[in-house]
Amino acid sequence: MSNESRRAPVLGGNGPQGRGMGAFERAKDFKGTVRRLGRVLRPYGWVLALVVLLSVLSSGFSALAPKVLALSTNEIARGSLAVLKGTGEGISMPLIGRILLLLMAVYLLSALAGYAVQFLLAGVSQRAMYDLRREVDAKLARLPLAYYDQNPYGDILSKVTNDIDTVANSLQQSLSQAITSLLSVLMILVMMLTISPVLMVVALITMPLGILLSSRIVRYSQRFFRGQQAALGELNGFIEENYNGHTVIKAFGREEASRRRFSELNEALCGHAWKAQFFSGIMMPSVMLLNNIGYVAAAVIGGALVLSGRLMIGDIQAVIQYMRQLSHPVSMAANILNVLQSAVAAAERVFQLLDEAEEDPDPADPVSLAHVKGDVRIDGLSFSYDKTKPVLRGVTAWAKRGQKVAIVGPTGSGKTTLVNLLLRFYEADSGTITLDGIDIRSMSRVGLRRHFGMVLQDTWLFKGSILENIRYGRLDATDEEVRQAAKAACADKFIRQLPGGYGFELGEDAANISQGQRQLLTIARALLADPDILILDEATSSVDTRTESLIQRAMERLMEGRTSFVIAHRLSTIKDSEAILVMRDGEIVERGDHETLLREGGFYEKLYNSQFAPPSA
Ligand SMILES: Nc1ncnc2c1ncn2[C@@H]1O[C@H](COP(=O)(O)OP(=O)(O)OP(=O)(O)O)[C@@H](O)[C@H]1O
Repeated sequence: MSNESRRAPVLGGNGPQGRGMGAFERAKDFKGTVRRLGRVLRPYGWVLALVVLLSVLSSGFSALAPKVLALSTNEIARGSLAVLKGTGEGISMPLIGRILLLLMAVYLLSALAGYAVQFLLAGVSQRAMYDLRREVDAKLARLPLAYYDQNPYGDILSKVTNDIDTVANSLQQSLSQAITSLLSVLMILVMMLTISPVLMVVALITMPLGILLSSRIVRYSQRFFRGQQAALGELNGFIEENYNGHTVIKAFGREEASRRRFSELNEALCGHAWKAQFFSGIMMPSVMLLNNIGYVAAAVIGGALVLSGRLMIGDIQAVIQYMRQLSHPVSMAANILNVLQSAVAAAERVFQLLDEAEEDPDPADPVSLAHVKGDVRIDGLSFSYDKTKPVLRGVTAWAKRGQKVAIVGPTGSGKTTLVNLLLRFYEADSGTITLDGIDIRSMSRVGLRRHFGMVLQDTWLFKGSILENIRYGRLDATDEEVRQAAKAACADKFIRQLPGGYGFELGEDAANISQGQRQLLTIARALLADPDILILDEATSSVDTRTESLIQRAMERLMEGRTSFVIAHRLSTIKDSEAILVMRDGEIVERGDHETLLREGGFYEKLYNSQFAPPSA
């Protein structure tokens, strides 16, 4: 079986990687993506309305505070002056006490409303991302295998995990900040207007300057953020590829090259990341500098107004406090843009995945059979993976109920592809396949695949006990049925000799048992599943002769009474097949039993002799 097909998860491979990374997609359509994000949030509209209401309260109370505090400063100033001039009563401590109590209540209410906003927003963004993750998960199941062929796992994984996470976190951050910032600015401006329009103008001069400065910095740092994300994606993909293929890398002594490539990618990430972080980091100090200049201006102009008797001292204090409060949302605005940009870029990547073309939908009313007899007919089947190079060309073949049909041919001749089409992992370009006379396209994919059992070279076993691994073939099987299947597959003996027997825990990729033992376990699993039709990919890996004969015996038992397709590599094992299909360059060039084909002296005879004939002197 080719490496290419083993990358398909359904075939049980957690396949070797090896293709280049997909290019990084920039946030091409900012507005469209934001609109689409809005649609994702639409079901939570009423919560968001509540969030806005609570934000109004929170910002309102916090905007009220400086004005309340100004009352106490004014009282202190009035009282002190009166004492100095000897014109009246000094500072009224009960009044100051009442003002400070009011101030505390105002701060407390503002904080409580703020907590409620965070609580609601965390819920909304996490629920919305939960929905999105489910949508992505469902989408992944509907994507054709060709998508997985063309996109590295690291990239897909990053969309499902990192990108959605980025959207969730950024959404929560930027939504709450956006709402509170906007409202705060409005309320603060109103408050300032009631105190002194002149000082409001002073504050308003520094504000646009701050926004301008920070948005410039944001725009400049954007490219580095994009670069950082792309570099991170590439690095992830590379690590994923290397992790899966580490034995191959070691076997070919490519560690050094791989390390070098890693260093390059790591360096690229580091370069982009530090620039991105540096430029976003200098934003705050720059905006703060501008603000401080504003405070000085307000203090000087305010002082003059107080001296001319047009303002009270507490009002200057309130205005400076408002300016401080104002600087917060202004610098936040830039941060929000920053966060939003990365959220939108991540969301766009997720939406792109959601928009990928799906495999043709199953028929609305699929033919569903509990069992099939196993008559398979393939008629004029043509197929190509990339529409330029035909892989199968008008293949016609059949297997009668219970027949053992071997598929042989040189590597790359299309044997695995034929099986891929039989199971509808890919759709044929033309031609038909019928099962008991029923076109397989009139069945659902799940319904069709239920009739098939597969034992592949690439023995797919997962981390878990042997019992669980065999039971994967039929989840409702009892322990006894699992044991019977293992016995029939000649696996019981070796399992019982393992520490813990059936409870023995297989490690990652079942590396703690031998290749032959892995094969026996997958045969046991297929026996337990009891499928109507079998697909066997005969192992080429060398196992000792005793294990080989065990596997052979187990396979024979598995094939008994079932239509079976055997992708054979060693022609010695298929001599007893009822039919042998000989493939060459995507065509079936010969069909017959072993003896007939040998007698005919065609391509099969050549293949056979190349494996068995003694080298001519
Ligand atoms: N997923 C894929 N995408 C593109 N081309 C593919 C893919 N899988 C296989 N091919 C190509 O299709 C052709 C037939 O491959 P296939 O795997 O069917 O051959 P095979 O007879 O099973 O070979 P082998 O005996 O080596 O397993 C080859 O040229 C191969 O490069």
